[in-house]
Amino acid sequence: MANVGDLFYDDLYPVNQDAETADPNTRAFLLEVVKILLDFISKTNDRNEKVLEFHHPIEMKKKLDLALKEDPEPVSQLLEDCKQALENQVKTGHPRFINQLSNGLDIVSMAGEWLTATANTNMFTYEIAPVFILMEHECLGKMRDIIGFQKGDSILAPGGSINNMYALMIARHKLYPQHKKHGMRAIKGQLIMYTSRHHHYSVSGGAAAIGLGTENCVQVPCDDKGRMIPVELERLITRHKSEGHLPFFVNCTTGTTVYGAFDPINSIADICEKHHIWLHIDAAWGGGLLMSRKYRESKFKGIERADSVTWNPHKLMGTLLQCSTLHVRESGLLISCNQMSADYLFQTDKVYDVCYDTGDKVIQCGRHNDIFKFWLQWRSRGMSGFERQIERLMELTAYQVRRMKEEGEKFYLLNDEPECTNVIFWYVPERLRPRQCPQYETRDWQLELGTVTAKLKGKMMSEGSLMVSYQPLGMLPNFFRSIISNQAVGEVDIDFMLEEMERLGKDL
Ligand SMILES: O=C(O)c1cc(=O)cc(C(=O)O)o1
Repeated sequence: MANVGDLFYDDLYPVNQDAETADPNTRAFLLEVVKILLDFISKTNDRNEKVLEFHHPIEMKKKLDLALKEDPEPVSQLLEDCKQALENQVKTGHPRFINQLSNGLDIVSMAGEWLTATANTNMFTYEIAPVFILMEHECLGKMRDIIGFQKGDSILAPGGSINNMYALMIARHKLYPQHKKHGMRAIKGQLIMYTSRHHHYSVSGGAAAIGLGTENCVQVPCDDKGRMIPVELERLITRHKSEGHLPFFVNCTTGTTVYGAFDPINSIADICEKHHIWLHIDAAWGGGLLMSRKYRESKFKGIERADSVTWNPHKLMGTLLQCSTLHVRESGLLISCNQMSADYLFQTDKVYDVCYDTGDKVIQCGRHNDIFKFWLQWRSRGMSGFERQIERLMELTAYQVRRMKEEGEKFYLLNDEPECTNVIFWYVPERLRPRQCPQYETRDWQLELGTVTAKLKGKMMSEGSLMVSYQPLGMLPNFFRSIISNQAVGEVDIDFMLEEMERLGKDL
């Protein structure tokens, strides 16, 4: 066989169909790619390696060779391209990448994603994805059991934002089915939906997407922990009904994006029941806590009363991106809402039971296989392993709060009782600590910390040693939000985060 680097794409399967050469060529190429992936995995888990090599976009463009040329590149160049891509990628599985809700690199789930790519099938029919469709049934059925839906139906979509929008569409279809054929004019009155002020922006985005208009996505006031205030919700619903509007949907967030706050499910469910309003629970982030009996009991009382639930395994459970699920209490609504019965796909006279076909339940037709990597990961842990994993993340969160309190004035906790693994805080440089700062805890002091926060994040990225997300929210200027969802994180990384922030930030 020629040197693998001298091969071209047409020396490999599927272009080359001469198995005698194609098979060894393809294996040799793929084995070289796997070596590159394995090196990246080792570096991702090596604390001596940087989280990232940051370059501004213009610099990065100059550094990379991304040109698409007239002639094919040899395998040697393709392998260099693979190395270049990973060398310049942020290691989101690194134990010091605590920047996003989805952090980490779960190896079993990743192996599942490798197989998924190799199987390369579409999930719209059982016909071409029999095993994976049955795995969806197994996983989604267990998730509905955990939620407490007796029957119901579920789907996977390309993220929590799409699933939140599906919930809106299904709610509207349930309450106003004439809309599907006749459009909004068939609904006599203005539909109004409700969510907390700390909601994920996809909920108001869904209002725009389905034609309600964001002005009809009413944001309900929250308490100081970021939780929706039920009495405010009922006050708004009552007022809108007296104005002749049609309140039809409430989004209850369990695990808000920034604070990690949990809206009070039962109180909100009581209001929805009283006013015959659809209750959706956006558990995209917090849903992972359902895998722990302790947290299922303490944080999700009443979830079984919901009409729909969004739950993203790719967040707190560490399944690889993307894996986002929607669960609907009432069977048949998904398909009734979205069915278009495309004859070329969803023939009703198939040799098998067509209820196993899924494409007509969603608006997207082609659907990626997001289940195998989740099923394999779940298979590797069982419920007991996932329960231990989730409870460990919450233990580490408690450790982080304890350590920040021990560090005294260096860290200003905005919430010292986090409900999820979100810890929100300011790092306080020496000049802004109480003894040196007469304006301590004034508005100007907060604004100054907002500026320090952005600068400190910039220093972290330039150093490449740590990544912690920040954002303003409401009246609060920038503040840090650390997220522990990566199974690689240990107490040593939390200690490092505090020390590194002090090292990089004390003179800011
Ligand atoms: O899937 C994620 O990692 C994700 C989704 C969000 O909407 C928001 C965030 C985030 O704020 O980190 O992360």
